Amino acid sequence: MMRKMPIIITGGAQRLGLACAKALLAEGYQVIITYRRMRDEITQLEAQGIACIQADFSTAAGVEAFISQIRNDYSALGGIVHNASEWDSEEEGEDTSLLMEKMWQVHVFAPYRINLAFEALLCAGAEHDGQADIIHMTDYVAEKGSDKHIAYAASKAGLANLTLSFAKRFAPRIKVNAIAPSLLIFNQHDDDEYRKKALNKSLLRKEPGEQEAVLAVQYILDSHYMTGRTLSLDGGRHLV
Ligand SMILES: NC(=O)C1=CN([C@@H]2O[C@H](COP(=O)(O)OP(=O)(O)OC[C@H]3O[C@@H](n4cnc5c(N)ncnc54)[C@H](OP(=O)(O)O)[C@@H]3O)[C@@H](O)[C@H]2O)C=CC1
Ligand SMILES: Nc1nc2c(c(=O)[nH]1)N=C([C@H](O)[C@@H](O)CO)CN2
Repeated sequence: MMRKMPIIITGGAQRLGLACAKALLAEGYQVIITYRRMRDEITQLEAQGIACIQADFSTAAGVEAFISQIRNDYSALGGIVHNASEWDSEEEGEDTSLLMEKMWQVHVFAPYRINLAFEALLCAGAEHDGQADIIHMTDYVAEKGSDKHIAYAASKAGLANLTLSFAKRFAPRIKVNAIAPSLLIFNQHDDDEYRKKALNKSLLRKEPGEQEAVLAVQYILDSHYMTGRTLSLDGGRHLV
């Protein structure tokens, strides 16, 4: 059965989130994305039929403003993909007294508050479509830790734990799952030395691209019997 209720993808104006937004739109979903920084592509996405909402989850006020706007504009939701994220490192001279709070804010506080606030909208969507979905974009390092992205990894572990709690709280009408990628796509600034080192961290030694995340989101949305679980997209990194 085609899902008719709108799907929100946070941080959907670039890279994995944008690829997922375009794929779901092509499948016939109503798609809403959030973006933090305005860019020319936003106009193009709106012309294609993707609703674009400006939202900055770095403050509680920003999260509440987003919640209010969705509640005002929509009476039901088919799902939300918590994709918005910053991959900050202790190596970049960041003020580590602020880094953990910054990572926790975007990766844990925002999904936590938004999930609780949108329960009724998601249940209304489930009444219409038969089910509704919450998907948390976590990370391989949530399980393994990271010596260069300590606060980031801890916050992704917090997000992974939210998957378990919300799966229990929202069943049976709302499924709650996570996707834990390792390397899917490099950043433009990644140099050859970094790329070679990163590729050698997995058994399959490849940069699979955005489509790997698209397939995982599509599987979860099409599934009728998975909740509280994580799809690991890591090329066998756990066996290296
Ligand atoms: N790329 C990869 O290989 C991997 C990705 N992941 C996870 O997958 C997801 C997507 O990854 P990727 O596409 O690389 O993500 P990006 O690093 O491209 O970030 C996605 C978006 O998040 C938005 N964002 C960041 N901070 C905030 C904030 N405080 N409030 C609102 N929006 C914010 C940004 O918006 P704007 O640009 O408008 O500022 C950005 O466009 C992330 O959760 C990431 O942690 C995990 C492992 C590997
Ligand atoms: N928000 C982001 N999170 C992560 C990114 C990214 O670009 N943005 N990239 C990675 C790496 O690909 C890592 O998995 C392999 O080096 C991790 N998280």
